[in-house]
Amino acid sequence: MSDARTPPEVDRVAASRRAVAARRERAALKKDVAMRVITPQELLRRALANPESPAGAMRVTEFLTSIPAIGEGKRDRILSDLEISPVKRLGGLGSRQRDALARFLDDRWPELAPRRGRSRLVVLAGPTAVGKGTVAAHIKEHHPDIHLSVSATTRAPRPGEVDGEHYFFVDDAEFDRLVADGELLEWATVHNRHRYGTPRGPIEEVLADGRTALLEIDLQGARQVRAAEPSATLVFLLPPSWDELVQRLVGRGTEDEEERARRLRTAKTELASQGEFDFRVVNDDVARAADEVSRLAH
Ligand SMILES: Nc1ncnc2c1ncn2[C@@H]1O[C@H](COP(=O)(O)OP(=O)(O)OP(=O)(O)O)[C@@H](O)[C@H]1O
Ligand SMILES: Nc1nc2c(ncn2[C@@H]2O[C@H](COP(=O)(O)O)[C@@H](O)[C@H]2O)c(=O)[nH]1
Repeated sequence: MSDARTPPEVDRVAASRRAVAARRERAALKKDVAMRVITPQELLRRALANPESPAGAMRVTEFLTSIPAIGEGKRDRILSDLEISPVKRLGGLGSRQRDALARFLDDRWPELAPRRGRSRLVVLAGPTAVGKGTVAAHIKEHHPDIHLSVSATTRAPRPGEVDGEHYFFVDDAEFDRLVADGELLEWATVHNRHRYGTPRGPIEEVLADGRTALLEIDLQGARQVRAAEPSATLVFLLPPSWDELVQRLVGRGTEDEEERARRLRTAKTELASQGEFDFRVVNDDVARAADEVSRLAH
């Protein structure tokens, strides 16, 4: 069937579809900032890195009102103070305006900035197979200043896992001893199966040195850390979709059908609890997600 529309009409329809798609992407980004999935600082960084991206195409007015606590009146005062025209898009800001906006965000909304006011204890949690281990390993490789905690576990090593590097593999009696002697900062029975816990000593040393400690642990452990250290930074890693999560679990090939089903049941509970976390990061790409987590950790 031939298209009866003239070329200018075809162009207009295509342009209008692109505009609708771009509007949707900008709306999703605004929601991410409002829901604290990403920080305004991160959105601004993305806009400046790529002015042609949906973040770059966002108007400064939309950007500011997506931040909880900024309404339209406050927004207009801020723009006037920073001498930024309301019609400007983030990607089109001049260097003076960019610096002024970045400084303003860090100075006036420190709670929105990743690090300040929080302890250097950072927890990375999320459902099974979302990629916590992969993202944590990427951070370990690229940010040697961040100490990645090595947990103790009663689970058997997988092929290729090294004792003392991936986990301290211990038997039930040794795990009981670690608990009884108070040597674990937190511990939990994960997926109703094996016990896992964070050795306390190394974490205390790292924090005493003023360095950052990253714990890749489950939801129960994250809650214990929050109770023990309310200023800890809790980051929840999200999959791009449920289907992708299942795909990653199956693709990893380290669990049998029964264990996969058990883990996916836990995953549903964990995903329902993501609102308890300070930040949520989508693991759509390992390097990008690791970069975002490490910025929250610094
Ligand atoms: N961004 C990504 N894109 C595609 N595949 C990924 C991504 N991140 C991780 N993976 C893959 O997903 C699988 C699960 O990753 P990983 O073992 O790191 O998950 P996990 O969250 O630590 O799981 P668990 O809690 O069950 O230990 C691995 O095969 C990994 O290579
Ligand atoms: N509460 C804790 N959970 C931990 C710890 N170390 C790892 N984990 C979590 O266990 C599951 C399963 O891990 P796997 O290596 O068997 O796939 C995963 O969610 C980890 O985050 C810990 O010290 N404490």
